[in-house]
Amino acid sequence: MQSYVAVDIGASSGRLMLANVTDGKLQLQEVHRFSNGFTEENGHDRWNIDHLINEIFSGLEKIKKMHIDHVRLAIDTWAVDYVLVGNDGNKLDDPVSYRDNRTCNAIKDLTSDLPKEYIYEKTGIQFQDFNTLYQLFTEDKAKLAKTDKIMMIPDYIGYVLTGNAVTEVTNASTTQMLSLREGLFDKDLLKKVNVYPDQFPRLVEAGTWLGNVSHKWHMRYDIPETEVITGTTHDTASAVVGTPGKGEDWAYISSGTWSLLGAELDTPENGLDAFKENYTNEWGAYGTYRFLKNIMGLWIAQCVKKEYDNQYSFADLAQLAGEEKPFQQFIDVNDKRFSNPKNMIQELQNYCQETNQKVPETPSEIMMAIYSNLSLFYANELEKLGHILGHPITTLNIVGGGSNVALMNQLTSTLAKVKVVAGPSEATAIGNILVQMITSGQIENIAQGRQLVAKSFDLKTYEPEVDQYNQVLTDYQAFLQKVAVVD
Ligand SMILES: Nc1ncnc2c1ncn2[C@@H]1O[C@H](COP(=O)(O)OP(=O)(O)O)[C@@H](O)[C@H]1O
Ligand SMILES: C[C@H](O)[C@H](O)[C@@H](O)C(=O)COP(=O)(O)O
Ligand SMILES: [Mg+2]
Repeated sequence: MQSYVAVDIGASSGRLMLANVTDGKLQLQEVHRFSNGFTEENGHDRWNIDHLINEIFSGLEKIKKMHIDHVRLAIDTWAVDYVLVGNDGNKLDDPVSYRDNRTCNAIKDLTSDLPKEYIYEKTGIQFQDFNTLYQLFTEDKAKLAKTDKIMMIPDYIGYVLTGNAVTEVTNASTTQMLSLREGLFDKDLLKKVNVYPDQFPRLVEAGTWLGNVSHKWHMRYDIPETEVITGTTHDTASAVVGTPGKGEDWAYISSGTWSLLGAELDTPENGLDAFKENYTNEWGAYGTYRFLKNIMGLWIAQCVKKEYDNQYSFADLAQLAGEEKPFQQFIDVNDKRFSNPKNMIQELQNYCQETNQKVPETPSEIMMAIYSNLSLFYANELEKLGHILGHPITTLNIVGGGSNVALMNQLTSTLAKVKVVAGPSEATAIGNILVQMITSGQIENIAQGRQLVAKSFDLKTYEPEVDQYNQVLTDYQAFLQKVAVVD
């Protein structure tokens, strides 16, 4: 029986999930979980990439102790960030986090002589100042000159494990440098950031054999024989593969640190409406497109949990929220001020004060403010998504850790008047596994994989409740108009 390992590293946590198919169902076991996060180092917020790699080996050692001597493995992580690798094959520094403030003026500066419309028509990618394009635009020029290869985070990890370097397209698309038409890094955009085409390793599709974990690691760690597959290395691309959506009118929210709300398309949608609403066309598995919007997500809850000194679990915080009525105040959760504030609770309270609203004080009030405003933001974006795609969304699949928040699932269903199907919470790891299974020939395609997911995991369904919140979404949309920051 083939054992697969998904290494799924999100912005807040990483995990090794062991999987196989037994009695026609996908069995998934969390073998190892570890924290992730950035700290200030050499003047920037940086990820500790060596810590992540060590944790992967710790997880593989646990699998070996389970008397599993051979596995296949794929790595998926958050997007946009990269490692600069020198001529000696070693990293020049720890990678800078996308939440670092070095790019805060980069879009304005870079687009001063390269119109946004031109970039969007070429790439179809949303304007987020943390995109790789802007990070390279503001990168340390001396370091860039010493760089032999620019490797995206999951590709770098695969390189350390196997010695082989590639650039996988689902994550490469988040750079905002891939041309939709040519399917390659765009020469004008590379030139704009002083990067040569061969400074990125060759582009590969998701589901490509990368190689075996190098012998040197077997000398240091007692780990199984491990064949590495380059899967859908952008975690959200894996999450979408692992989402058991079906039919024509379904959408998804990959609800983790970020909430990525969107739909799976066969062709990109980079028209004027999509541009105006800053929707993105990240590349998906097998020639699909992830037409989605980044929403600040449960990052806000993660910060609040830390600021309460982690005295509450996430389950506790969700329970506390349930003690309050929803919609006591309106918050534009995508306001940049919530991207990386010194103190999130203070930032939320200041926002409510400045907009002359009830200020949430207690943990239950704070958490209900977060969950109810995320639900409102979701409902508003679902309306826009349906408008841009030309058909209403009838089913919303919510996956990731956030799918555990029943309160938010229900509020979203009622506000958006859609059926919500919640789960699996580990859809990212599951999607990672499905791509490995397709590459291995164990299943045919994504559709077959999603059928396997639907019969292997408990999914919870939420239907719109009698709508006592009829007017709330309209009032929220008016509020967003009022507070909208003009670019
Ligand atoms: N049992 C739970 N109850 C409420 N919220 C939860 C629960 N489990 C996870 N979460 C939420 O899910 C988030 C983590 O989701 P996850 O998909 O693991 O994120 P990432 O992949 O970005 O690390 C947490 O920040 C938390 O808000
Ligand atoms: C910066 C990107 O938008 C971000 O990586 C997002 O695409 C993503 O993948 C987030 O995944 P999490 O699991 O960290 O929420
Ligand atoms: Mg994740």
